[in-house]
Amino acid sequence: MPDKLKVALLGCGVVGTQVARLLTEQADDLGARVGAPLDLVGVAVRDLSVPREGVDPALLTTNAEALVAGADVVVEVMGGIEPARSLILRAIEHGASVVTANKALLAQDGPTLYAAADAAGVDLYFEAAVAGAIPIVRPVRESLAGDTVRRVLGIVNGTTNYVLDRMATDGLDLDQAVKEAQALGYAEADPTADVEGFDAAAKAAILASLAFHTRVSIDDVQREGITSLTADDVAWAAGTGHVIKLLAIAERNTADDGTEGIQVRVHPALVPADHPLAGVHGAFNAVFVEAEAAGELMFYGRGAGGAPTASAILGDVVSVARHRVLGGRGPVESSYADLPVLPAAAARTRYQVRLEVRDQPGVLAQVAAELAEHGVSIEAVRQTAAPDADVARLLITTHAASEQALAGTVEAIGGLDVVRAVVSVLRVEGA
Ligand SMILES: NC(=O)C1=CN([C@@H]2O[C@H](COP(=O)(O)OP(=O)(O)OC[C@H]3O[C@@H](n4cnc5c(N)ncnc54)[C@H](O)[C@@H]3O)[C@@H](O)[C@H]2O)C=CC1
Ligand SMILES: N[C@@H](CC=O)C(=O)O
Ligand code: NA
Repeated sequence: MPDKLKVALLGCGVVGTQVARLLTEQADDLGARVGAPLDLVGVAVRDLSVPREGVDPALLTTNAEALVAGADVVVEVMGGIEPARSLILRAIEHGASVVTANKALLAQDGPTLYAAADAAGVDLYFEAAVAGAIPIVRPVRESLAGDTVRRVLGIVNGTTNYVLDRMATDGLDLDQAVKEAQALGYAEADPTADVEGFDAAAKAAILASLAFHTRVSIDDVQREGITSLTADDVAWAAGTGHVIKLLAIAERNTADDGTEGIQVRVHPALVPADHPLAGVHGAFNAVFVEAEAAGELMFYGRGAGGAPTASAILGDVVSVARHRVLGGRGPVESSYADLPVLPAAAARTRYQVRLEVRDQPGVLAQVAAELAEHGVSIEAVRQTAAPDADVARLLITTHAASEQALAGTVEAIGGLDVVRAVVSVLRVEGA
């Protein structure tokens, strides 16, 4: 049994500072849980002169390569692809177990990291990479390993949920709300990753890989962010009894030719105001999992922020450290099912389409004819007056239609002389 375990920390920003603080403050309890003391031996940073509250300056180093070579457990919270990937691989080569929060790296090159960890017989843990503090990686990877997951639906990006919530409840514009999310430590180093849906897409890829025992990379995820949403969209959503949420959806599906596969997508969607996901406010995250035997499960909590994310990391540190003390390893990559990723165009959803049309006889019939022509069935139509006397607003809700059929319909409707504008097209989920 080792007399102590050397822990190296790579990165000391929003998350790293909290990991260092908790490792120090909770040292006695953590050591007792692991069965050997955890010794924080160094913290790799880019700039030694930046003050870091609660972190002993003597631990700081700019030599990350040397640091990882002597550690038992390496915690990577610097983010980005390089040098994070090389440092993780070096750590593994030197026999260290790795805990990372780096969803971007896992979603781009997870299999390389898994293979290296497997070859070296060490652990690769990443609970913090999906939905921050919420235990979701472990439940999907371990607790549901005996079940068949059918669908995962969730709010997995705290920044965009915070932004949409502030837009809906306080009328803030997108830029203002993003600045607040940055100040609160929720946003990625480049918040474009959040608002354009890349961060949620990376998390969706990781969840889909675990849920469906299939390699899914970020390139397999159909992605749309929230930057084209307007205050008007948010207000309209409220007026129709919905809220707009950025959703990550991973599901088993069957293509038209009968191929069984999966679809993974991230996009804004209208969620009915009485749906549990509609009540997820601020930077909170929530993930629904539907499994054949378990039924519906919901996981809820803080998806971003320094201390919540550090909680998930420390949980992983205790797990991998215990393995080093007691022997054994955690789960390895499971990709045996190797399901095909089906084309996004085949995904079926309900839609709300908002139009501005000429207020004259026969307009509705022309619009309805285009929907019928493309095989898209109407669930409801609502007409309201617009400020211009000769203009009307139409809100069309469809039954579930394929993305391909809907796109064709919208293009045809937009080309009608009587249609002044297609104001917005939003999917409706969770109804
Ligand atoms: N902030 C959050 O709420 C969450 C963040 N994450 C992930 O955790 C990781 C860290 O995120 P944050 O702490 O928010 O980022 P951050 O930008 O606050 O901190 C990263 C730190 O790593 C340092 N760093 C970057 N490259 C370095 C290098 N080559 N050598 C030494 N230091 C280097 C940076 O100077 C910075 O201080 C990212 O992978 C992020 O996606 C995951 C869940 C939640
Ligand atoms: N930027 C991310 C942080 C956690 O993963 C978010 O906003 O959720
Ligand atoms: Na998590």
